[in-house]
Amino acid sequence: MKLFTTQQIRDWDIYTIKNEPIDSIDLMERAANRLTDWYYENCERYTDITFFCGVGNNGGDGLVMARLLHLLHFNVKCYIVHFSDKISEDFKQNLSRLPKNVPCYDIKEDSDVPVINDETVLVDCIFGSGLSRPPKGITQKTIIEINRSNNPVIAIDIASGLYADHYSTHFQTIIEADITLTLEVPKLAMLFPENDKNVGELNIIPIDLSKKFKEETPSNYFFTTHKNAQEIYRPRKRFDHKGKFGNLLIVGGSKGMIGAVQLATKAGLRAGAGKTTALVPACGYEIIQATIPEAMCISDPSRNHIVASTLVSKYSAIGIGPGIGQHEQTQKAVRSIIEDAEKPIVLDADALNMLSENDEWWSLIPENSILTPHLGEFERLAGIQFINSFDRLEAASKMAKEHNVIIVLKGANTAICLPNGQIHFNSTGNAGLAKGGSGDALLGIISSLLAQKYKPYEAAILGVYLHGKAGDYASADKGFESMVASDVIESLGKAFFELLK
Ligand SMILES: NC(=O)C1=CN([C@@H]2O[C@H](COP(=O)(O)OP(=O)(O)OC[C@H]3O[C@@H](n4cnc5c(N)ncnc54)[C@H](O)[C@@H]3O)[C@@H](O)[C@H]2O)[C@@H](O)CC1
Ligand SMILES: [K+]
Repeated sequence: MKLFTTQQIRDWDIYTIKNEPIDSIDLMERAANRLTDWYYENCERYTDITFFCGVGNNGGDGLVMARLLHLLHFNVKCYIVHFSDKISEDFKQNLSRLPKNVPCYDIKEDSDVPVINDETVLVDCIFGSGLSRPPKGITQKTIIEINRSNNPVIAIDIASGLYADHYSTHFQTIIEADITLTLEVPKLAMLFPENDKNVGELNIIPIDLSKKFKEETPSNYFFTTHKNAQEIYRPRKRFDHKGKFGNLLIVGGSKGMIGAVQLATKAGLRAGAGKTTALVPACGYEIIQATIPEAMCISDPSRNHIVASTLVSKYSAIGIGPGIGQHEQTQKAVRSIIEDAEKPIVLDADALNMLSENDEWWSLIPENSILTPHLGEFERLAGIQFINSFDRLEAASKMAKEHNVIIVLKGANTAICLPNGQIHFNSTGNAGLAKGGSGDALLGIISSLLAQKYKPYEAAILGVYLHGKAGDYASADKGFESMVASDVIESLGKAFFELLK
């Protein structure tokens, strides 16, 4: 799914109105109908609803919802936040359509801001994508009061006060929503961790804006949906044989860290590689052989850390880094594997930390290789600590372009930065994945897909999607706290199976 800036969304809106054609008031009615349907399906038992409407079109959406929910016998009331004398035409029309028996109060001065102490759902439709400066005066006071109350808050399109396309610093004056119902596509700011408390649970409400505009308007931002993952996925055919699915090598492990390479190897197998081999220090040899009978194992001459490289040309993909440590001799071995590699490889964990300390390695990395740093590893690679996610993402994208590699910036909504400037945000996964071993599983999955001849960008996007989806199954089964990386790997089958639906 392509993501757009607020300016592009405004143009999309205008294009739809002109070309569908549809009147803007009817488009608002359509949007509010979809929002109301969502509320009815998901929150039917919450019968008391208070709307806080601004005087722009976001407020207009709120007024239509209030009317529709009133007709469905919900107990509705509205507050109108008069932040400006410039009132949108569609807002005016919908205010006149609001049934007279819906209580409606104006907020024009500080004393009009209500103290919220009744049990009611609060619907925030003060500002939408039209926000141009931090809220002040009565709007600020209303937002602070909504946040102070412990009532459930649903934000329409975007939490009021939150900038959609750039970093917000006025933290005190942004709605802290429990749920965001965003129209048509997520907005960039919703995908960043610092805005999590403002966004809450994100739901996308399609309102059928023009398909043609979507296809023809360029964007570098994408959100990987189930359908996108299905488009990449290639189901196996009946006569396929193991030779077709590649020969994967996982390089990792050191004394005390054999579990990491074990997880990556298991994940490589579960993600479908035809043959999977682990290269580990001698202390890991028996562990791998005894615990993963399906994998082959090469023992390094050294007992506790890897010191020798191997003949890399016979492998269709190589994943390097899980539990590998940073011993000087290991660095030499890793350097020589990277140097010998002719096809894209996957680098994680200490392999990335070694890269941060050896700038000259960049030129050795085969183009379109995949780097999977978490935020700390990325900051070490970039040599900078970032204050906000926008800057960090921009730096990751720049790095991907500059070095012709794919950067998988791990976190909630993992961002996959491609050398062509595209950034693909993942839509699956949960906080249960924030645990040791999770990254090892991801390295195994991505390398395995690469071994199966998925293009590097496909392996990265699909791998991250599957890893998150498997994590969702694992959390449903074991809970966020209790799930471990092995559960994620065990659940991979369900994630693949789902792609067939
Ligand atoms: N994009 C779409 O296709 C559709 C959008 N709709 C709704 O329309 C919304 C956008 O409507 P608008 O463009 O009217 O934007 P808003 O409803 O966000 O209102 C913006 C107004 O507030 C003013 N303003 C901005 N920041 C301010 C501040 N801090 N203090 C005081 N005034 C401020 C602006 O000058 C503008 O007049 C969307 O978020 C969505 O809810 C829907 O009605 C239907 C379709
Ligand atoms: K809003």
